[in-house]
Amino acid sequence: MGLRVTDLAKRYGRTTALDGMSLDLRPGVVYGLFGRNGAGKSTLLGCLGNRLIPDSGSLELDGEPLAENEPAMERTYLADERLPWWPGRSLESILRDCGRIYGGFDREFADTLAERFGIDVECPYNRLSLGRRTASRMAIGLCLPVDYLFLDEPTLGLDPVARTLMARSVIEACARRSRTVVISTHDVAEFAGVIEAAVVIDHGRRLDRFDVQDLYRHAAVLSGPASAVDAAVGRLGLTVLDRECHGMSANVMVALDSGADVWEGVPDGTDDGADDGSDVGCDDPAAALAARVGGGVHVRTPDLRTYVIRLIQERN
Ligand SMILES: Nc1ncnc2c1ncn2[C@@H]1O[C@H](COP(=O)(O)OP(=O)(O)OP(=O)(O)O)[C@@H](O)[C@H]1O
Repeated sequence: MGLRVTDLAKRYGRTTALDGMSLDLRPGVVYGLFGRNGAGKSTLLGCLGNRLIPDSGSLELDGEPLAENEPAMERTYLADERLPWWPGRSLESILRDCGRIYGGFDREFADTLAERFGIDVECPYNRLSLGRRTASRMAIGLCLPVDYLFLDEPTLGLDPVARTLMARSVIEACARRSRTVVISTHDVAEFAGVIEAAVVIDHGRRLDRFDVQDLYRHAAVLSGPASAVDAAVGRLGLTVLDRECHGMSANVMVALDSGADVWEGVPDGTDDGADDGSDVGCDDPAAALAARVGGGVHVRTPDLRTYVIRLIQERN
């Protein structure tokens, strides 16, 4: 079950936008799609949302091809910079049409969103401010009864308050109706509390994919006096992903899944003679690391934004 992307390729003339992209999207999960400008995010969403035809590769929804499959395509919707209605129309008239065309369109939530983002629903769409035009397009998507919703830059032109409200609105939309949402955004921090899995792409290829709740297994940040942090990193043979210095203090991001044995020597309370933490079902490498770094050094999980930036920089 889910949406399977296999070896997708898309070129525009001499530009390769997607270069063998493969990905599985699970039902009911909110994904963040991250990558630098030109990485291929909009092109990928365009293919998923049936707006673009890939040159090769396949898209399957619950095991059935998506291409030219009307019932499957109706289960997906792409909300991007394009309004698929005449732009002189008001949001009110578009919402009325949606209610008529799509059984299950959540008109009540649409009204809540219009009010939340200060949208005058009687005003022609093309006379709304940039942020309110974005909010209008996203609101339509969030209220449609689709199983796969793709949001391309949902905070384009939104003020800081509206950005926070947009993130909250995605959570509410999913609570009202379970669905898979893929959010392509550069606002990683704003959506950090919403996103359950991250997909990082670069040059039309997938760089990484991880569940946000597992981030603590991939990397940790050691903070404290620079000398103590560096000594701990050296002693434990950790791979440094990033290092920031502020005066005498340092924050060092280290990899936890690169083979470093963070368990060794961690008291695990068993009598089997081996102190390796894992015996007692302790599966938190950051906690294991915290037990080994020594005084004055704190261990925490990196925030999603810092980790994603680091991933992208590392591969460039
Ligand atoms: N219609 C088009 N014609 C020609 N080239 C295009 C077209 N659309 C996209 N491209 C190119 O394809 C590549 C991927 O573009 P895409 O818009 O998918 O990237 P993106 O990750 O969404 O970027 P951004 O974060 O800047 O929105 C870029 O090199 C872009 O210039």
